[in-house]
Amino acid sequence: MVNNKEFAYDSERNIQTDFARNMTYEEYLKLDDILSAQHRLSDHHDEMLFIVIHQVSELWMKLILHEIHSAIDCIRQDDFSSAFKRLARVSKIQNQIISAWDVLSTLTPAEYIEFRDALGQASGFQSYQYRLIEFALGYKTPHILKIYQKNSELYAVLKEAFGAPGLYDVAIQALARAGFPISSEIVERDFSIPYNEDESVKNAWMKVYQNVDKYWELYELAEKFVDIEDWFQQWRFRHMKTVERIIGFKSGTGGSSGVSYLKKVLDHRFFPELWEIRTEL
Ligand code: HEM
Ligand SMILES: N[C@@H](CC(=O)c1ccccc1NC=O)C(=O)O
Repeated sequence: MVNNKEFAYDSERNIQTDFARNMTYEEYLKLDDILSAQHRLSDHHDEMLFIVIHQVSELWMKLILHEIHSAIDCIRQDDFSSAFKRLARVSKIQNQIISAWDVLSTLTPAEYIEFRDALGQASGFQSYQYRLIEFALGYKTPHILKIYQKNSELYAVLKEAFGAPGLYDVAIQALARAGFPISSEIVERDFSIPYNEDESVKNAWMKVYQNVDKYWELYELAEKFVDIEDWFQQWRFRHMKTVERIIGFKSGTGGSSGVSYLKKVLDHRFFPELWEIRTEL
């Protein structure tokens, strides 16, 4: 932030350093922007909790994306130790957003219902950062893009992320570079097509897990992925249970069946082979 070009225009006069020296806490953190963005649509006391929980979750999602994208770059360069640091951080953040459900669970059905109508058709279903995380983890469901069709700028960002290789794709490429016989259809696949389980990928991970000492980096990478998927599923589960606790089986404002939809999403796996091999090891 401090290196922002706006402030780095006169290096001779050291304007940037001067600015940094005089800068206050709230200027650096843009607290005016962040703390003036909680606009309740009702005068119900608990709507503040609802807004803050979402905003906090979105901020953490921003950091998750930052870390995952960096981890993807690191894996592409076979820089595994840096990737481990990024991915370990992702899991810790996931832990934070899961804990947020404890706070939201203090909201009762009677309290929520008082401002639910004010939310109209808005829903977490539309969270584009959540979708960018799903894409970066390789979960590409084509109908999801349609949600954003009306916003051309956002649509372009999401479409690009949709077609880009995800975390699992670059790990599979690393397996191929390490000499594992990965089917060429997988290595050169169209990344905008949902990933389907593959036998050559499964065999490669099996070998990695059976020869941990030899393939320690790939093994550690796989275990970081399992951590992330595990936490992701726990987030989905806590969301589903919190929703059931607050709205029961009412349908969702986003147009879905509600809890039944959220339960169905729990069946999805990001890294299927890493779960499958556990039965066979
Ligand atoms: C009172 C609290 C909440 C209720 C009742 C609720 C309800 C729902 C429902 C019913 C859906 C399904 C889509 C729909 O038809 O609307 C959904 C989706 C979603 N919600 Fe929430 N939610 C709550 C809090 C949160 C919070 C705090 C977050 C954090 C950002 C969140 C993020 C999401 C996301 C990302 C989806 C899409 C899930 C997917 O498609 O797999 N929700 N929510
Ligand atoms: N889908 C929720 C509404 C909801 O939770 C929501 C509404 C606006 C902004 C974020 C939301 N959070 C998660 O879905 C419901 O059906 O009550």
